[in-house]
Amino acid sequence: MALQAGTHAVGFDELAVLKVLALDGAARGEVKVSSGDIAERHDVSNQTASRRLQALENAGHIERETVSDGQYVVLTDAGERALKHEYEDYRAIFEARRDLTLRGTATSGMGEGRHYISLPGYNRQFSEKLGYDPYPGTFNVDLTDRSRRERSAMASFDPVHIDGWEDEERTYGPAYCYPATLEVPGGHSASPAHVIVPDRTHHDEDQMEIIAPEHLRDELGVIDGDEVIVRVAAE
Ligand SMILES: Cc1cc2nc3c(=O)[nH]c(=O)nc-3n(C[C@H](O)[C@H](O)[C@H](O)COP(=O)(O)O)c2cc1C
Ligand SMILES: Nc1ccn([C@@H]2O[C@H](COP(=O)(O)OP(=O)(O)O)[C@@H](O)[C@H]2O)c(=O)n1
Ligand SMILES: [Mg+2]
Repeated sequence: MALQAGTHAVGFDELAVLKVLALDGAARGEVKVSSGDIAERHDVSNQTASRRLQALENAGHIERETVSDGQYVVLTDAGERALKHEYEDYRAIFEARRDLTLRGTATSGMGEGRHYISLPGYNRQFSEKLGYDPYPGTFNVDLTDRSRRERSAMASFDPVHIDGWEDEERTYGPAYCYPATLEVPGGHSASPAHVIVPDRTHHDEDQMEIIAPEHLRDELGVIDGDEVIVRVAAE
């Protein structure tokens, strides 16, 4: 929360007045106001309204010119910056990227990940679209019940599409890759990494597969049963 402005700090009450002045157009040029009007809109006495305007002027947030029936007010650059700071705070509250944090334990799968990741039809796309050549295999995570439910939030993310393809013998399904970081509690993390969701899979929702350029077990020192945290980056 930015209440500092130069040597004179202004409080929330003054910022509220500053916002209303800006809404009236004082960020673009002079607007005519009276302390009576400001008082009414902020439900305070005339005296309080005058004091707030004075505080804004002292802080260098507005410039004023008094005329017989009121005053002309314009926001200074510092005043605009003070409002922008508020704006950034609200942006952080409402628009912050919300990474999805999922928890589970390291587990061994069916030993098929290695085969699929190594297939040239997929491998070529990983290099092109993810920017790295993945370690041949998928690091499997057995998600907690809660994380298994929460992973549905990934539906709103925008994954990297790995296209399906075919060779002489069969067709291979598409897969979706979500940028992620793999962590061990209170310890190291590995990035880049991606959650990979093959269209055709033998696993249920409670299993999550991760690919990365590194051998994650070695990199993070995990064995089956160890707790891991997957942070899926919101796009
Ligand atoms: C990139 C990729 C593509 C896959 N495509 C297919 C597929 O076309 N058909 C299929 O039956 N399984 C496919 N699988 C899924 C595997 O059969 C299996 O569900 C899983 O990846 C095995 O992982 P695990 O060995 O770690 O247990 C694919 C897996 C990956 C990673
Ligand atoms: N980036 C990766 C990919 C796989 N792995 C591990 O490499 C091995 C081979 O992967 P895989 O998918 O064929 O095997 P399973 O997951 O079926 O056990 C497994 O032990 C994975 O956990 C890893 O440590 N780091
Ligand atoms: Mg695997």
